[in-house]
Amino acid sequence: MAQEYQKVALIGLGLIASSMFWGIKRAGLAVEVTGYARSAETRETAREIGLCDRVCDSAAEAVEDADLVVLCVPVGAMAAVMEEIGPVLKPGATVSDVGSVKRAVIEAVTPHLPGGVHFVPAHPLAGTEQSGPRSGFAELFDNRWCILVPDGAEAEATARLHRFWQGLGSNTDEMDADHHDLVLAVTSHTPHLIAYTMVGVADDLRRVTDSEVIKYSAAGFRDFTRIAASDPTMWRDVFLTNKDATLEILGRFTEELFALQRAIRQGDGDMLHDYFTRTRAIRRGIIEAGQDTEAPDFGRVPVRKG
Ligand SMILES: NC(=O)c1ccc[n+]([C@@H]2O[C@H](COP(=O)([O-])OP(=O)(O)OC[C@H]3O[C@@H](n4cnc5c(N)ncnc54)[C@H](O)[C@@H]3O)[C@@H](O)[C@H]2O)c1
Ligand SMILES: O=C(O)C(=O)C[C@]1(C(=O)O)C=C[C@@H](O)C=C1
Repeated sequence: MAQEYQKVALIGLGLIASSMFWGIKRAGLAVEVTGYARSAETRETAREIGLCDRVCDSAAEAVEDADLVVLCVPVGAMAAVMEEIGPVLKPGATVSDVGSVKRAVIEAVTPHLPGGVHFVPAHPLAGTEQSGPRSGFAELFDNRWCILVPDGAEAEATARLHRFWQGLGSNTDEMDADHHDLVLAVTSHTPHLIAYTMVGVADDLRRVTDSEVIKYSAAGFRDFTRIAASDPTMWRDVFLTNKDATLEILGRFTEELFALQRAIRQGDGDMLHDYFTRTRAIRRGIIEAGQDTEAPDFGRVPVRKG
């Protein structure tokens, strides 16, 4: 795999940055990777586990001479980091980020971007509920999508970042920032909010049913609790910065929920059956189109009789 950049700097050493570091090392994508995190404890942990070739005590020191700087901090922290590193970025360098929301990151970063530095926002569609420097692993991005949002960036800088993410194992694509934020509101942000709510409801109930709700939770609910364990700072920032799109999708969601609620109250079995038939067809369509690479192919499993 070609080295697209000599020196890469990762700012914020959590799940995504640590996965990027191990992935960069696995594929030999850079000569040196420097890192910086705000908390001294995180920097100490990073040094202890060999995360980054050099862990620096300031963001400015980490980005010195870097060809690629990736902002891996919560969306709400991007502006402050950029303000600090803007003046010391190398001319010709590329700044990118991994934030879950794109329009807000563009608005936060652009005012602090010096002339001659490229900015190519990106979002790897891969993650877990874990966070922090110990949570990363090289395979996180394998066969997942990474969406680039060039927003007018130079073609060569964008093409290099595509190759870099492909080197980390991802498939890459491009989107406009507002479209990205709407799509992610549907596929990631609103589902997270629903999981948070459902787990909150169950926790309230738990006090009534003396722990049965959590103890006997079935697979679907367990998945909700996994998602609801995600980092509170990251998700607070997602909802504060993708406000319009998530409110739009939540509005539609609550309308549908009320319609289903009414059907249950009125005993309208036809409505419920039609609705669930439609949603099942959607899931089957996704699998038939080969778009869910992680779905088990039950169709091919021979059924054993007797
Ligand atoms: N976790 C996911 O599933 C996922 C997936 C894709 C993208 N993202 C995005 O990636 C980014 C990082 O998420 P993560 O899951 O790696 O989070 P994380 O909590 O594991 O790590 C964030 C790191 O940023 C550091 N940090 C916070 N504020 C900082 C500041 N002002 N200056 C320097 N460092 C600071 C924290 O100390 C921590 O080391 C977020 O913008 C998030 O939206 C997350
Ligand atoms: O698998 C998970 O834990 C995730 O929630 C990852 C997930 C997602 O919604 O798919 C979460 C936020 C990101 O911005 C990208 C990926």
